[in-house]
Amino acid sequence: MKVLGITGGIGAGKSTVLAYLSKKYRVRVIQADQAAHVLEQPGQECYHRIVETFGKEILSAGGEIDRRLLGNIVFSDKKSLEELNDIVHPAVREYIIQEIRQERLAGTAPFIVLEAALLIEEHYDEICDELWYVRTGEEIRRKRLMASRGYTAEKAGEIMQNQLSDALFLKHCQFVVDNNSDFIENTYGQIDRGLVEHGFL
Ligand SMILES: CC(C)(COP(=O)(O)OP(=O)(O)OC[C@H]1O[C@@H](n2cnc3c(N)ncnc32)[C@H](O)[C@@H]1O)[C@@H](O)C(=O)NCCC(=O)NCCS
Ligand SMILES: Nc1ncnc2c1ncn2[C@@H]1O[C@H](COP(=O)(O)OP(=O)(O)OP(=O)(O)O)[C@@H](O)[C@H]1O
Repeated sequence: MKVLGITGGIGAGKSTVLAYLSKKYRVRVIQADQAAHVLEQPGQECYHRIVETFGKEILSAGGEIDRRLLGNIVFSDKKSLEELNDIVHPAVREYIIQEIRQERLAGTAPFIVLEAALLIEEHYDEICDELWYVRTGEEIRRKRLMASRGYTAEKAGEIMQNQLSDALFLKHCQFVVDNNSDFIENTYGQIDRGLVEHGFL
């Protein structure tokens, strides 16, 4: 069972692409962000290490990691982001490998789609048969994130600064899905063609 890696900067439209793939082709979707969310829950080893590193100030009243507070710290300080990545990423990788193994055993999906903003930095190309880049200009991404998630331009910009450049995404990916158009059917059409041309269907 093949694994297709979907990557791109924040707000590029990765989740939108995944939703389409899941609905139309019934693929199995695995998201690194969601794996990280699970592994940051109380009781998990990552949770304890994050609290040890960043202090109890990042906890909500209920004792859970307040992701907004943690995000404010790590996205404005490279060293803190590296510390968080060092804690979370090995566990996320292991979690994802297990999920892929289980899906292959179940054998029900036509192929697996793995989504992560950091597929390239975290060397997920070793796990994926191919990497696809969802490519959307920074200005359009900023506008969509401000409209849909209430991000400030500053917050979106801070996260973008911690991600790969367009040139590096292009260099490492085998197919580009251009998601600049507000007419989403344009994007869906590229995906349909890409899947056939690249042997996923
Ligand atoms: C810092 C955290 C707590 C902020 O949580 P929050 O709910 O506010 O944001 P969310 O998880 O939805 O992330 C928003 C976007 O930021 C970007 N992002 C997240 N983590 C990172 C990172 N380590 N480096 C660069 N960009 C990142 C992604 O584009 C992501 O979609 C959270 O992002 C986190 O735990 N990050 C570490 C895990 C991780 O690296 N996940 C990304 C894939 S492995
Ligand atoms: N072609 C499009 N036209 C208009 N809006 C779009 C388009 N594609 C995505 N969006 C909107 O842009 C926002 C960001 O898209 P999405 O959540 O899919 O990005 P993402 O790459 O998954 O983001 P993140 O990196 O945070 O996970 C969403 O509100 C989504 O509905």
